[in-house]
Amino acid sequence: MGVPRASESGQLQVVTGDETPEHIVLEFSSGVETRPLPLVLSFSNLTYSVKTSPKMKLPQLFRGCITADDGDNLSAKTRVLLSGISGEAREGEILAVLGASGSGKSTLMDALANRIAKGSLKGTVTLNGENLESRLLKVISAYVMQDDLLFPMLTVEETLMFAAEFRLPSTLSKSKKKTRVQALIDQLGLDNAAKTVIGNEGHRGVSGGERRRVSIGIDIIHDPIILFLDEPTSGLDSTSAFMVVNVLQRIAQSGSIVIMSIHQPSYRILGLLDRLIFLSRGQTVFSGSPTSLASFFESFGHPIPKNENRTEFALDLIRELEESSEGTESLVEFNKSWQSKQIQK
Ligand SMILES: Nc1ncnc2c1ncn2[C@@H]1O[C@H](COP(=O)(O)OP(=O)(O)OP(=O)(O)O)[C@@H](O)[C@H]1O
Repeated sequence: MGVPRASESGQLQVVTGDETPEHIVLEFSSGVETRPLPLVLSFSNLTYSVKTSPKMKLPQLFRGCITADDGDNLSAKTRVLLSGISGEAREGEILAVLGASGSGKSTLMDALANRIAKGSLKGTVTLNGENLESRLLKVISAYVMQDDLLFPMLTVEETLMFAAEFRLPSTLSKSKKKTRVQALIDQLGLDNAAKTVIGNEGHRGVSGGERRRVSIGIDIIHDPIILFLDEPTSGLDSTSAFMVVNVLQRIAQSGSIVIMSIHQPSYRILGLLDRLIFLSRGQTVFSGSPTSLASFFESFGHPIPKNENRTEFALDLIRELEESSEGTESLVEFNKSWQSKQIQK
């Protein structure tokens, strides 16, 4: 903390209080609000359903030929994408959302980042106990997509300076923007690549991992308090992926809440994550720290064999249960009772 945070619009300034380090001061144009630190983003019972479109739409000519059963296929059905998801993400920590493809990771991230149409999402999202209004969330958060569009002919430094010009208040001096860019280059571990062009297929530039870190830099230039990242390590080799998550840990430890989705973290990456939520078909099947994975699965009757990657084991077991006739219901229920026992402890 300690770096003055400024909104893109310039209407809200978030100033971390060096004089009052136990508080964060949110300066609205209409006044000042103080929130206690550490910041905790809590979400409770998030449930989201969509109406799926009919399986097929027959031309009018054929409508009279279909049976009652076929007719059912034509009516819209409700599909539950998230069901009763609860948890919390804390300042200084990384919360990772895991699960197989289609389990609901991106949907949960969207729900937390207020990217789902109002009214369709049930449940609550609060920051330090207060409802997180969309206006405030917009100013204090950033959402990093899998791949931002970058200009291939600009260097890393020029790209970040360009973002600073666009995203920091116009009242901030050029030298302050330069200082912010330098601090960011340092934080992202991009010192050696600062003068390298981004490049593209035809013109070699920075590596895939560096490119991903530049994308993150663009989105965090205004020093957001909450950072959402959709699969920030996808498509990267294990070393580059580790470096990206290492940077995210540094960002979290400098006073932010980091929430990311990830497919299969390596052993080293797992060591950088603080909290995990495993999803299966929109339901929570595990929620806790990486260190509690072993005792959780042991208590569930499926101990993780020694030397096995814990997340790989968990994802494989979840997939096996999904494919079995009993499904993941037993694991969902076990997680609920395990959670309540943890709270009682
Ligand atoms: N608007 C929608 N209407 C119907 N189904 C949807 C909608 N949005 C998402 N889905 C479905 O919800 C499920 C969860 O999608 P989501 O994108 O959250 O999964 P994911 O875990 O992020 O997957 P991946 O790892 O492949 O990105 C998927 O089966 C997807 O097809």
